[in-house]
Amino acid sequence: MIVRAMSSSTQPIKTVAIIGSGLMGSGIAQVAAASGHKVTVVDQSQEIVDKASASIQKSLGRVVKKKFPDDSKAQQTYIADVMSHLSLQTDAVDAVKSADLVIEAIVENLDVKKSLFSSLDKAAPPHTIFASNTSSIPIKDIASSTTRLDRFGGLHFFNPVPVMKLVEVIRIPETSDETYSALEAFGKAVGKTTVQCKDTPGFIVNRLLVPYMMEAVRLVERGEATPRDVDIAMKLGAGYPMGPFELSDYVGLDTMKFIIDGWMEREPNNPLFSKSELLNKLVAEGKLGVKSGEGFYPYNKK
Ligand SMILES: CC(=O)CC(=O)SCCNC(=O)CCNC(=O)[C@H](O)C(C)(C)COP(=O)(O)OP(=O)(O)OC[C@H]1O[C@@H](n2cnc3c(N)ncnc32)[C@H](O)[C@@H]1OP(=O)(O)O
Ligand SMILES: NC(=O)C1=CN([C@@H]2O[C@H](COP(=O)(O)OP(=O)(O)OC[C@H]3O[C@@H](n4cnc5c(N)ncnc54)[C@H](O)[C@@H]3O)[C@@H](O)[C@H]2O)C=CC1
Repeated sequence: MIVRAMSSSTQPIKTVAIIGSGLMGSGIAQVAAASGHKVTVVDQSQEIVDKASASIQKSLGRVVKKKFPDDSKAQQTYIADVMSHLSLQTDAVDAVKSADLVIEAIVENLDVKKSLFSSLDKAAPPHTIFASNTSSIPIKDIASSTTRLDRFGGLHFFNPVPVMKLVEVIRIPETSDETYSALEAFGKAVGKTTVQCKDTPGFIVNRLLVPYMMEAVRLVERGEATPRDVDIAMKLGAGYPMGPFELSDYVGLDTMKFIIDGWMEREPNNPLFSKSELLNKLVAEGKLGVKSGEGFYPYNKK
């Protein structure tokens, strides 16, 4: 059954443009297409979008194994159907011209996000709702680059998107009730449970999770334990599916650094937001985690 969210003008959200096709953008595109939306995914080069297309197909391969065990024909049909709802391109301005909803999932940098939204604001139709998937940047700061504050909000998905069942829906004071309802309905339409949070640093999950992950890095910097032992301890002693170092590598160390640097700038005296030399060193060396082939741990390059 196809469940579609409603847009602020009470028209159903049918078409979604997703800007950024990395870890998050490709996952959001997958669940949006799988729930019957027409999805356009945009990134900076054809090479990147081709990689995203391959990664979505790989992820769908995992989904169908569970959905249609031992039925390879049904598996292929499902994948082809989801992929037929998706197109990938490199022109964001063109992609938003027919979108009911634009979800931004590009690099965690305020200036880059503002510059993108400012250009999209001029190209998108008046009814189009804008949402950012930012991990840590205030939505109001991003929205200030547009003229549609009432049609702006946050939709914060979790990695890996096809598996994680939560979306945080964020409103700024100007977000209209209709826009908020449409964002919430979209989250539900793609199969997630939604929670509401004010526009505060890290919303709910990251405000609790990132300081914990950073404290694990500081614990290792103080020489108190190895990353491997911290990970084993938190999995077996606290029941987490991944230890904090595995999770940092999974999230991306560049994203972790963007988050903590941004918070430190805003609250320089908050010890929870203090920087880590080890994290900074790894990022400077290009060791960004699973996506670059090495972070705290080495990975097989794909
Ligand atoms: C930074 C931010 O702003 C916010 C964030 O996202 S913070 C990060 C939040 N995410 C987390 O905390 C993730 C914590 N880790 C986990 O939950 C788990 O380790 C995990 C789901 C990622 C992997 O689970 P696992 O049991 O170790 O591995 P695996 O067996 O491969 O996967 C479990 C299931 O998920 C599925 N799966 C995993 N990744 C998938 C993907 N990308 N696409 C589709 N399915 C996937 C697998 O197919 C498998 O399904 P079955 O159980 O039906 O076989
Ligand atoms: N990694 C994670 O676990 C999570 C990340 N987020 C947030 O989602 C956003 C994206 O993060 P990831 O997907 O992890 O990053 P990523 O590094 O995997 O992907 C970002 C993509 O955006 C593209 N991009 C950059 N500037 C662009 C532009 N101007 N136009 C089009 N594409 C552009 C890049 O080429 C790249 O493919 C960030 O804001 C991040 O904080 C939110 C939840 C979880």
